[in-house]
Amino acid sequence: MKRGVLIVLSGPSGVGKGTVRKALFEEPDIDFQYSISMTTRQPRSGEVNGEDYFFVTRDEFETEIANGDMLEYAEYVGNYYGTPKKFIDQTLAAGRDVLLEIDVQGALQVKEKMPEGAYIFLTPPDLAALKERLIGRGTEAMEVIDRRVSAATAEIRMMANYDYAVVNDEVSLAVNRIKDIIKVERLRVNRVLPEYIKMIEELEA
Ligand SMILES: Nc1ncnc2c1ncn2[C@@H]1O[C@H](COP(=O)(O)OP(=O)(O)OP(=O)(O)O)[C@@H](O)[C@H]1O
Ligand SMILES: Nc1nc2c(ncn2[C@@H]2O[C@H](COP(=O)(O)O)[C@@H](O)[C@H]2O)c(=O)[nH]1
Repeated sequence: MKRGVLIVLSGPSGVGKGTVRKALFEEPDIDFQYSISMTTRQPRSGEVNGEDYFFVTRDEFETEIANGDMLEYAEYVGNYYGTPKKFIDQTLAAGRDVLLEIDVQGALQVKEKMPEGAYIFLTPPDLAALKERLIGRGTEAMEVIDRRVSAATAEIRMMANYDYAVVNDEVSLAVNRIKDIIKVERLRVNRVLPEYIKMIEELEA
């Protein structure tokens, strides 16, 4: 069976990853899965355990790390965030595409392990927009916003490690750009060829 495509959506805090991802999954023709991350951060108002994140304690997260159950993890502004490995392995093996929405540290770890994925860096129209969006979201104290904005400059330099840059000027445009990328990624020769090689081998057997 053809393996699913791993799609990694990443970029600095406040660029709009969550907003764009949610809009993407509201589209009628979306046929891929979302990988729910695990975090030690406290839930924000309205966030649901098992939908937005799996919210766990530091001890629980460290046990997952020790057991080798995380595909990647990062400590970001005082909290752990990570991707449970089992869901990714099972979904891709079942031939289903899966999208991860993770920070830059995590995306680079995944790329080391799974370079065949599609790595998308979501960019702000300009740097001022990042801070404005974080302030506008109203979920973090100004001290945390400043730490996230200062992390963003180093993160933007890491864009060179990605395959695609998508500007999030307007959510619907960013969603369409990502849908286009996914369509193209599904057609890459390295995803299609193994199936044909298998058919040829079966014929020749
Ligand atoms: N294209 C856009 N134009 C204007 N505002 C936007 C746009 N996209 C997202 N926003 C707003 O920016 C804020 C940050 O968005 P969001 O929470 O999706 O960012 P994020 O990258 O997921 O952040 P984090 O990494 O911290 O979780 C939100 O208030 C959101 O409504
Ligand atoms: N390395 C990982 N980063 C993740 C994961 N899930 C989310 N994130 C990123 O963390 C920051 C902060 O998120 P917030 O919800 O507290 O605003 C943001 O950049 C997320 O994209 C993950 O599994 N691994």
